Amino acid sequence: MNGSASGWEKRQLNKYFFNTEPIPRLSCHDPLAEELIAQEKPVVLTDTKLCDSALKWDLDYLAENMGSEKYMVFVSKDNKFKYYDEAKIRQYSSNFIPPTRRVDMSFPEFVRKLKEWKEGDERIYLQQGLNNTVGQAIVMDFLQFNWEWLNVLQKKNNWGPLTSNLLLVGMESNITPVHYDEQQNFFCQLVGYKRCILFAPEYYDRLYPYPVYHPHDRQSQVDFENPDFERFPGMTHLEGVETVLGPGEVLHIPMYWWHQIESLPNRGHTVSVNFWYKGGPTEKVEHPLKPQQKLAVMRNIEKMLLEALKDPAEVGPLLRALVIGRYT
Ligand SMILES: O=C(O)C(=O)C[C@H](CCCc1ccccc1)C(=O)O
Ligand SMILES: [Zn+2]
Repeated sequence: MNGSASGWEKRQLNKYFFNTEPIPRLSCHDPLAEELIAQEKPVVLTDTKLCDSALKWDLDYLAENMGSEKYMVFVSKDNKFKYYDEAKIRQYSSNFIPPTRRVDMSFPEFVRKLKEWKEGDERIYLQQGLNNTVGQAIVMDFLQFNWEWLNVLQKKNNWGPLTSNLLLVGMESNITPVHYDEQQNFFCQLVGYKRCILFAPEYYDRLYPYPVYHPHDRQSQVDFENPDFERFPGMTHLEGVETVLGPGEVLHIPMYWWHQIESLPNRGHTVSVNFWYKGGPTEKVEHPLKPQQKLAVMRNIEKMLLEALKDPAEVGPLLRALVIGRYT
């Protein structure tokens, strides 16, 4: 399968209430590919050879070479792994119940749990930033990534530094619900197949992100499998783009673009590695502002208001007093 789901695979995908168009799939030598990246639009690059040295990162190889360190593994009672910021749990007054729990385990232990898993057991998802504790072989593979190509793009687009590479080892059917990140991302699929559904940043009024101070900051409040159209009416106009990413393929997820990532059902476990870059400095500000810039402004307003009011329960009433009957 070349990544774009053919007929029978399409039937396997979860059916959602919104329509999607395919994300363009281009060679990294096609000038249009760099053009889309410069325009901060998603694109699948099919031949970057970015992580070819890691295509052999199957479970046994990783268990053998990831050293004896403990890695961050999330455990879920269902197949959703919604990210939460542990630091914000303490500040956030209400009783927040984390939807997953974090367990640190060695790679061999993780692999054993994967192999022993049976229907009804809790699901697991290893999500660990690659650091210098990994084994020598992994370091060698990492050094052989196509850094030349990435460095050229980083410079051309005036991005900030590479901040991290997240290693992701998930079970089939695991879902990372729709959220956005504040970094540019090159997402490399190494083993297995992942459905990537993306929505443009301007859809923040259709995807209802949690408040900025909430542990689920940057995550959408909507549940695609159980949409509440009364509470979130903007969802009815949602339109996305998507692709099924296969081994060796790279998806550019531009900063602030919403994305939901699903390990395909019945296609085995998945291994991915991402490359997160800080966004570049905003050169001269032009008006009208880009959606990404408006989102950054809204985030700052929420932060300032919370700083001024201290009590999160006062932020909503003040914003309503500011807007209703005056800006509506
Ligand atoms: O690469 C990305 O941006 C993804 O969303 C990939 C996603 C896992 C991300 C987990 C996560 C989300 C937010 C903060 C820290 C960690 C997947 O592949 O399941
Ligand atoms: Zn993400």
